[in-house]
Amino acid sequence: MADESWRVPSTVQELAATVQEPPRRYLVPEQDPLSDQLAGAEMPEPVPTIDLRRLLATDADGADEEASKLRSALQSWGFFMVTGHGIEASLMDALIAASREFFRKPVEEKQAYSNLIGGKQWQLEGYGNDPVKTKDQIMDWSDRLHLRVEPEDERNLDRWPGHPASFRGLLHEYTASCKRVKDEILRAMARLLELGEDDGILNQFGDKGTTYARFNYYPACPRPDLVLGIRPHSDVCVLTLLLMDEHVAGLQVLRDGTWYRVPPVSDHTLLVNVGVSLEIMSNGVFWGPVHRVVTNSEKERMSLAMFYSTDLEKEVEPIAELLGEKQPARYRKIKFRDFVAEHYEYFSKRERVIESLKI
Ligand SMILES: O=C(O)CCC(=O)C(=O)O
Ligand SMILES: [Fe+2]
Repeated sequence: MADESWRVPSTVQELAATVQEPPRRYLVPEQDPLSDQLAGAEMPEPVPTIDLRRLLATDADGADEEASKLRSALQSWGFFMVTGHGIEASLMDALIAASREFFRKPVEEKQAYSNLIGGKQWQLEGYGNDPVKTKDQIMDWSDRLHLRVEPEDERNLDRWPGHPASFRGLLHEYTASCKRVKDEILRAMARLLELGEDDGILNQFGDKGTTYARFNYYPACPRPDLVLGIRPHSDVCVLTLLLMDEHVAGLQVLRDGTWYRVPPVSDHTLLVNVGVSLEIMSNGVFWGPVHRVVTNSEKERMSLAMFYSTDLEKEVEPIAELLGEKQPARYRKIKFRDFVAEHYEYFSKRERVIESLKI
């Protein structure tokens, strides 16, 4: 029988502990036009920072000022930082500590939560890597734990680590806190789009909007000049709330052909970025920035992304209210279930699915 072992890569954590040189399938292809600039450039200005408390304030001046900062952040970068979000710092610290503890457990223990059914069939949820579709597919230098946290009654708790014992309760609480922040941000964005109601974007999620928590773990890499932690991509969801490693940099954002380094932030600041579902809904007024993560040879890095997506059965399409004779739809509609499937096809080929939807 043909050797099919390439379909089931070992974890990057195991590789990092055993190899001097990353295996060839982890090396960024030479023909990749961006591979020569993995170092990235310094951002020309500080990352735009929005104070959520001010944005929601009843005093109109402060709120207007924050709203115009939000507009300019979305127009210039497609992402921004959020302070004043009200999520308990101790909750964030405890959840990150618990997930670090999970990633540091022996591989055999983590395999109980594997994203490979029966050891081979890939599913989105669980612990592991991306689907391996072809033998020559380039792989990313990261392991992850990907969990569906909403709707709450559709959680698969058997994928949620039972150790450390605090993990499940912390993730449950963090999910509730982030939901409030996401709702508030999407309402502010609906106002920027001048939709008739503040819930104009939230209404697009359908009956069963889905949230995934993705814990990314990037072991130190012996060849950061040749290997990416996550390849260039845009998030397929509506909105992402990202809690980055406080100390270790890695995230980069592409703008006008240049990769910019996003510096690590402390004080429990969250990074919010637009996903391509919202790019479609807003008919291109907002866009889902292309980003990637680079590796480093010294320190492991962790991040936690909360991805907010529509119901799988919902059609993602430009919001009707934004369209008119002078503003025709710029994207074709697509059922979110198909969008996700296509996203992974394009992602494995290092392409962006949204290009195929532009009219
Ligand atoms: O680790 C990061 O900073 C970004 C992670 C990311 O882009 C993702 O999970 O989609
Ligand atoms: Fe991302």
